[in-house]
Amino acid sequence: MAKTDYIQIRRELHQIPELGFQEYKTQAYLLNYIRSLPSDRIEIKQWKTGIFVKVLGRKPVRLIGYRADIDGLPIKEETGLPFSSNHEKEMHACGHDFHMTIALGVLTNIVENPIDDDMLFVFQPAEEGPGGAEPMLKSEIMQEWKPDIIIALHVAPEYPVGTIAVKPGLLFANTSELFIDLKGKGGHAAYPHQTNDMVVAACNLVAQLQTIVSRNIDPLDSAVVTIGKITGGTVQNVIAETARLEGTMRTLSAESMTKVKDRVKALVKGIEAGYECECTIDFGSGYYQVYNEEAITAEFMNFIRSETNIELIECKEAMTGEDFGYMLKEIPGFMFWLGVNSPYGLHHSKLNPDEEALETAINMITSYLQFKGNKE
Ligand SMILES: CC(=O)N[C@@H](CCC[C@H](N)C(=O)O)C(=O)O
Repeated sequence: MAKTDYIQIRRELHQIPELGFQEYKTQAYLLNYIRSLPSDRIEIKQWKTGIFVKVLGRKPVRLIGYRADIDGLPIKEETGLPFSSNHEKEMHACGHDFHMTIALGVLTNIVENPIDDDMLFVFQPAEEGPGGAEPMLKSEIMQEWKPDIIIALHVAPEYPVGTIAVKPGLLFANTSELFIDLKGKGGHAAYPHQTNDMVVAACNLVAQLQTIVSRNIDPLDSAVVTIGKITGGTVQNVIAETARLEGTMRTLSAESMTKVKDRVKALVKGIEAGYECECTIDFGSGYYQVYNEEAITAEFMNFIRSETNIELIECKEAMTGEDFGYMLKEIPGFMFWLGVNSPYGLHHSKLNPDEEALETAINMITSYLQFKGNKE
């Protein structure tokens, strides 16, 4: 695949971001491309809005997996790029357009120059939520085509093009979504004493939730409680009967997540008592931590140092979440950050990764697979 081709593919995918399990145009686009490859070496299976592609090796001993996530975010794009999203309310603001393009580039290279081992390319829906990795892993297809090793990448706006950041062991946090609905008694803005104001209750709860990290978690541990969305009320002179908080929680261990959830429940109980209202908590979907298998990751790091001109950064763990963690829980492998150099970070409406990173990634991953898949 020529450089101009994969830049074109990235831009076309960038224009059609779709939310989790609604990636119909994306799936059709990917299938159209994959079906244009020589078919004697590939088998394609669809799973919901995702795709599995098995590439037959020359003398396979193992099945090597490569996963790319395919969904976008509910963000209105503000990059001003000529190939901005065609969907007014959705954007590839987490780089999944890059992830898919890189997977297609590597897939093309491996079909054209097969390695010894078989390969499984996994185009996974719904990484941003509600989570496609776990059900995809449990699917009959992936139980039959279960890789012996699996790898994936995530774009990193904070690192320059030509760099990779990775570490053995814990890379990404445990996550849980958080939705809290508050119901009190609304009424006239001038008669607060006759109401239970859910805007005041919700604001108070947001402030109290901040104390979980500062007062309940060991300072030498780490956690995040973020409320990203707050809604409530109808108009400026009516006291709100309902309010809703939407957020996410992150921890470095499953035990800390249990503690954070217990504190959320306790604080919500306090709000119910204090404001004489009713609250419901929904912890939504949660992701298992991304834990890189030590030996395979160390070998990959040595490969990058000795066989490529890519700068290797040994990074710290991050509080991002990734449902790829479920795959790594059952299959040894690793995830790494790919430097894409954007002043705006992940989930920002102006995220604009540098397309030069596409070539870096496609070439590097192809070489690594040739090294790994022809080795034993
Ligand atoms: C890499 C990345 O940004 N992943 C997302 C995963 C979101 C999981 C879920 N919807 C949640 O918000 O907890 C992230 O926000 O870290």
